[in-house]
Amino acid sequence: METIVLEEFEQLAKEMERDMHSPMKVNQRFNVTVLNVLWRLVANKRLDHGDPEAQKRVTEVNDFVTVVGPSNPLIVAPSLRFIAPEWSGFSALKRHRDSSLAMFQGLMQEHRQTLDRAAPRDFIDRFLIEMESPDAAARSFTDESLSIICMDLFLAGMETTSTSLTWALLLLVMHPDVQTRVQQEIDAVLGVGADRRLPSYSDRANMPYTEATLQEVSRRATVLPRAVGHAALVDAPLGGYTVAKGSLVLMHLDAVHMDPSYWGDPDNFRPERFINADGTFRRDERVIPFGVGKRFCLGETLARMEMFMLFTCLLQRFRFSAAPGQKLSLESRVAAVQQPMEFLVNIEVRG
Ligand code: HEM
Repeated sequence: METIVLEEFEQLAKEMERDMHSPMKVNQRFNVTVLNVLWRLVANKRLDHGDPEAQKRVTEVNDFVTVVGPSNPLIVAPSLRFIAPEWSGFSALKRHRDSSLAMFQGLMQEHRQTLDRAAPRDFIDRFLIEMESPDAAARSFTDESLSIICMDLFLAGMETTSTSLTWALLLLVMHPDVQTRVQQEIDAVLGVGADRRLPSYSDRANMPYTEATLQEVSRRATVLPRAVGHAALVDAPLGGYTVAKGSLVLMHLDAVHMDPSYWGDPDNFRPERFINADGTFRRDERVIPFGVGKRFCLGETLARMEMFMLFTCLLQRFRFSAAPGQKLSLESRVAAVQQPMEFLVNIEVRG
């Protein structure tokens, strides 16, 4: 998996080097890279950065997460879908769902025709093989489950990871001293000049400041501030109230990440808060970007690996600074995924 991430980074770096003569727009810059990592694991396919199909996929997911954001009126009044399907966003959601499902059904068909049971290429192949077992349907290994799982993975995995990287760059450009410290650590562990090597995920054990910076990015940015909606299965007592059976429950993750009584100065971006006195990294159980409990993020392991690898590769190869006249801020756009407002950076290739 690390090899896939490194290969995709090389494609991204080529694009960035080609575009570096003028300030680079960071928003949406990492989507195709993250999409390709998922695409290769799930369907053994990748898309070129300039491919209009790649842009179409990115735009579709982006539109979808915009519609399902916490400001969507359907969250408080689901019956609006009958009265005002267009206005409430219900029709748009249906269109996105139908177009994604049709795309995955086409892919499943293609995989069925070329399946080699002795050499499964990807997740779809493995699922199709499992579907041939006699009790497959009883274990939910069906066509319908496969296309819905694929759709879920793309919706949940692309925008979250690429937006986290976008926040990371924004925060590092706003805090050049942190960027310098991360780069010093990267150079110390991975070497410089002719001795420089690419990172591997196991390097994080020797990179406490980089780990602390990524944890601080997750805390300060909280890309999924209301996690994913859940329903109460029973009447549940909570903090002196009763959450009635069937209620929609949203977790307020950014309230945990920005609680002044715990963090003291939650607004400040300070990776040092996660560094112990002996210089080691301190994981903090109050940083919960992937949710908590039984239904915590299914892609956490992949996301942590991708974030570490791509972040380290980017800072090893490039130095980022604010484009002239650019007013940087932590204001965000309200969508299911909390996204920073558009910003531009200057890039220099590091020696
Ligand atoms: C930085 C990146 C990511 C963040 C911050 C993130 C965050 C989250 C959060 C907060 C939840 C809701 C958990 C809850 O309600 O308790 C969630 C659910 C989920 N995530 Fe992620 N996620 C990320 C990347 C990914 C990736 C890469 C994938 C898959 C490839 C993925 C797949 C899922 C799925 C399938 C769920 C629903 C799990 C369930 O309901 O059981 N996520 N994620």
